[in-house]
Amino acid sequence: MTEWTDPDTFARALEQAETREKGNCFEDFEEGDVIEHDPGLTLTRFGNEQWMSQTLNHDPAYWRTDAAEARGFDEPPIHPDYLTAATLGITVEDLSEKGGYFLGRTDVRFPGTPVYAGAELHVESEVVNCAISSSRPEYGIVSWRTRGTDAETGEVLCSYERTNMIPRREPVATDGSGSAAAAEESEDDGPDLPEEFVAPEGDYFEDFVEALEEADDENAAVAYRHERGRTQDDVTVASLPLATLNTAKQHHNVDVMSDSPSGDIVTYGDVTRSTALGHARSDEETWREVGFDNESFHTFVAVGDTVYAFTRVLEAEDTASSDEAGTVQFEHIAFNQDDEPVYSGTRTAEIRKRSG
Ligand SMILES: C/C(=C\C(=O)SCCNC(=O)CCNC(=O)[C@H](O)C(C)(C)COP(=O)(O)OP(=O)(O)OC[C@H]1O[C@@H](n2cnc3c(N)ncnc32)[C@H](O)[C@@H]1OP(=O)(O)O)C(=O)O
Repeated sequence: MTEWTDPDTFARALEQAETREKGNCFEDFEEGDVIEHDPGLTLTRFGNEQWMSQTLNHDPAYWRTDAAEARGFDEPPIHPDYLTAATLGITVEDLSEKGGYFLGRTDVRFPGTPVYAGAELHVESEVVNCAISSSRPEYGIVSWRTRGTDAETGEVLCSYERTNMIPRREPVATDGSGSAAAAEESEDDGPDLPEEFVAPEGDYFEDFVEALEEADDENAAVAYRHERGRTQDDVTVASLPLATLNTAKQHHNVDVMSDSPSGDIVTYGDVTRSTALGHARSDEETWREVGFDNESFHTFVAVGDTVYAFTRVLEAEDTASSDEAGTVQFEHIAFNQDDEPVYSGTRTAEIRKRSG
């Protein structure tokens, strides 16, 4: 056999060799295409606990049998954040491994919850929109509707619509209108803030209702920050996404990412989001998660960055799936150590009543 491992010979061999590429470019997607994702994932208690512990989600119903039963579950269920992250992780190989960034997601719902450990996820996606990026000629913007089902029963456990920037094989000419509009907008100081911010006095549904009533009489909003922060490390940036079979190079290939817009590996959007939600949930008595909308990822989070959270309470309604809870709509904003927003989204959750 030829000695190809001689360094000079091997360097020439690498130059001569074709790379067997992974992933799809923008041009490979067409509206209406349905993609069945090959990887499957059994949702385990270990996977759930690893995700929830590293993102500071310590709601006892997901950890202790007695607390789970008191909340109407048979046993500690799989948390909707981990379910969402796993449903998305499985899709990356087909949808976004080529590169480009996770920009946002909406209509995140859990029709089949509660989900218990042992359920095997089967995931498929439909291409719902392919658009040119008016500001970045080397990328297109693709949206998919994804459904994660129980492989045994076919029941839909998690569904959402997600949007990524996806690299084009060939850059196209753009009119630059996106960048121009963004530049114009950045000259604007943005909307005025209310004079006063009200924080709820406690963690129960009634506390959110009272705070909203107080703010209603004034030029005020119910908005507050959470104390906890989570600095990103190898576990959150590389291990958690890989544990969901997310093969995006953004999270684990420092070599490739050193020559990218972020210049480094970045935190999986679902880790950033789940961490911020964990901070928010530490200041409320969550009963059930209902859904998430208008999620956006504004800038990169990298190893060494710290994820904090800010919450604005939008609405409260005295109806829920149980008499023991009411429904609250929140806007959550994750921000970094420089106070820059990195994620925002609205969340509808049922919050336990003190009187329940
Ligand atoms: C999963 C997974 C990967 C990840 O988890 S990556 C980590 C999470 N995502 C991020 O960290 C990305 C954070 N975002 C950014 O750093 C910037 O947004 C970015 C990607 C550098 C782009 O910034 P720009 O300032 O250049 O551009 P714009 O913010 O104006 O956006 C570019 C175009 O995209 C359109 N767009 C933005 N957000 C959305 C959205 N939520 N839905 C639909 N479209 C959106 C925006 O309108 C711009 O369009 P133009 O036509 O004007 O170009 C994985 O790999 O799957």
